[in-house]
Amino acid sequence: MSTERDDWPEGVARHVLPSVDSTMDEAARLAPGLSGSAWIFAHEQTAARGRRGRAWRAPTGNFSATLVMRPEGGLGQAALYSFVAALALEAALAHVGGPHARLSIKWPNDVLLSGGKIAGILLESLRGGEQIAIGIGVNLAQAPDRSEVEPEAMAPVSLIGETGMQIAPVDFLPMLAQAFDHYDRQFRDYGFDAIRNAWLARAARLGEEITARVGNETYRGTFETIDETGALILTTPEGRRAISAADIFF
Ligand SMILES: O=C(O)CCCC[C@@H]1SC[C@@H]2NC(=O)N[C@@H]21
Repeated sequence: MSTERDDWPEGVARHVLPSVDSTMDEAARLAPGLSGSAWIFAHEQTAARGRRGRAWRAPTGNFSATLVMRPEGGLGQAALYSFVAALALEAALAHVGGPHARLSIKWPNDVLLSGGKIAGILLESLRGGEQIAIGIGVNLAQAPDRSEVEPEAMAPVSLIGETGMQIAPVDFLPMLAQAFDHYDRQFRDYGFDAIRNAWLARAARLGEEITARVGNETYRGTFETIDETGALILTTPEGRRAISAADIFF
C-alpha cells in the first residue's frame, strides 16, 4: 500500500505490513521496483537483525521500519546517512518524549534515552549501492532484558519505561519520516557540515574518555570530534586516531 497524507513527506511512498521476517529483507525484495524513496513499516518482525549479525527483538508495540532511498553522492556518501537517520530519530523521539526526555546520540548512530539504548539503526547497501536501506528499530513499549545484550553494551531502555509516554508505532512513522526528510534536505542543501554540527550538539560523551573496540584492538582516549567522513576522532596517549568502525563503550 502506498498513500500520501499532509503529515507525510511529499513524494515518499509508504508500505505498512502486519508482519514480516525483517523490514530489511522486504526492502531488498521491493527495491528493484522503487523509483524514489519508500518507508517499509511492519507491526511485527519475526527475524529482525541488528548490526554485526546480532539478532534484534521486534515485538508488537515497538517500532520497526526501513527506509529505501537513493543516496545523494552515491555509495561514497552512503555511510553519512546513518548520522542523518540518528538525528531524525532523536528529533522524533524528542517530539514524543517531551522536554524532559534526556536524549543523546552515541557514535555513530545509537540513540540513547536516560543513558540507555532506546533504538538501533542498521544501514545496508542495495543493488551495488544504487539504493540504501536504513533500518530503524525503537523500543517504544518494551526493552529487551539486560541479560539479552552483551555485558558491556548500553542497558536497553524503552520510551514508556523512561518517560511514561505511549505512542503507537504506526503513529511514530510520520514523525520519523518528516524528521528524516528535514535532515535529508539539510544534507542535500548544505552538505555533511550541517549534519555534523547538529550531530555533535547531541553527541554522548563528547570531550570525555571513551573506549573504542576495533576488531581485537581496544583504544581508550578522549572523544574529540567526528571528521568530514564521520570517523570518530580519539586522542589517545599514543596520539590522534581516526576510527571509522568500532564498538564504543563508556
Ligand atoms: O544493532 C542495532 O543497533 C541495529 C538494530 C536495527 C533494527 C532494525 S528494526 C527495523 C530493521 N529491520 C531489521 O531487521 N533490522 C532493522
